Amino acid sequence: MTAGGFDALVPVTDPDALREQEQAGAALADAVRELLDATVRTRLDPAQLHAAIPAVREVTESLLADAADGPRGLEPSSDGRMRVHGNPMVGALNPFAPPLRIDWDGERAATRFTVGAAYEGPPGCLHGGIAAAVLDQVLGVIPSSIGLPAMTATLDLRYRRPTPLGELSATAWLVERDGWKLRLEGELTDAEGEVTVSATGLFVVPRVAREHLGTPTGDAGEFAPPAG
Ligand SMILES: CCCCCCCC/C=C\CCCCCCCC(=O)SCCNC(=O)CCNC(=O)[C@H](O)C(C)(C)COP(=O)(O)OP(=O)(O)OC[C@H]1O[C@@H](n2cnc3c(N)ncnc32)[C@H](O)[C@@H]1OP(=O)(O)O
Repeated sequence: MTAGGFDALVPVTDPDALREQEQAGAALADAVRELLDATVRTRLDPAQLHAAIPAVREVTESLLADAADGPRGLEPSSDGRMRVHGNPMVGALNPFAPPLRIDWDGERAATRFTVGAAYEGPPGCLHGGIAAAVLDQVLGVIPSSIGLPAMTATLDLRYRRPTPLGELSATAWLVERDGWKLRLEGELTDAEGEVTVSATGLFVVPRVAREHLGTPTGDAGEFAPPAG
């Protein structure tokens, strides 16, 4: 199972059409991710760089012909889960997202992913803020995977050694639950299997979510048919 979503609040009426839309959007994001990487790595001369700009702007204009005014927020997916498609770590529609595909097996959240030139901090190495974002996300899917959607209250990181760009993996696990508070730990690991960053996080189910999660009811509310 790929973690990171919530059950859809509204039924998806045409999952096939929605899937086609999602796949096309994800394919566009893949292409723009290649553009992002090429933009960082290109060594073309100034005239060639200026020459590339109109074509990029033309594509941008064409996409804005039908676009949301702001962020997309939570949206239903074709698999019946709610997702933030613009999330910079897992969002299928965000070219900046590696993107992470996080699996939750009931014990651990885990992901393998590749980061290139657009994520560089120290030369040849992953930016520390991106490492934090990856770990925040990987820890953060566990609360929602166990039905307690929570936000990061604290995230403590220990940067043990530089993280080389390339293939990486991250994993996280639940240490303890205390009411609405969850203590989680995780690690970022390089291609050699060395732990480069370790994380401890406190995630808290926000009051707004608690109000819903904390009031289970067995009755059918206003929707029950009249008895008899
Ligand atoms: C508006 C939308 C709501 C959406 C709801 C769905 C949520 C799930 C969403 C998405 C999951 C997908 C995965 C995402 C992965 C990435 C995660 C992120 O990047 S999250 C963004 C960064 N984090 C923030 O922006 C948090 C900002 N802070 C807050 O909103 C609040 O301070 C919050 C939720 C952390 C707690 O506020 P309170 O009002 O809900 O709860 P109080 O009553 O204050 O605290 C409850 C308990 O937690 C302790 N607590 C709270 N903050 C603490 C802290 N910083 N350190 C230690 N303890 C803390 C308190 O002492 C209290 O403990 P005692 O019950 O008394 O024992």
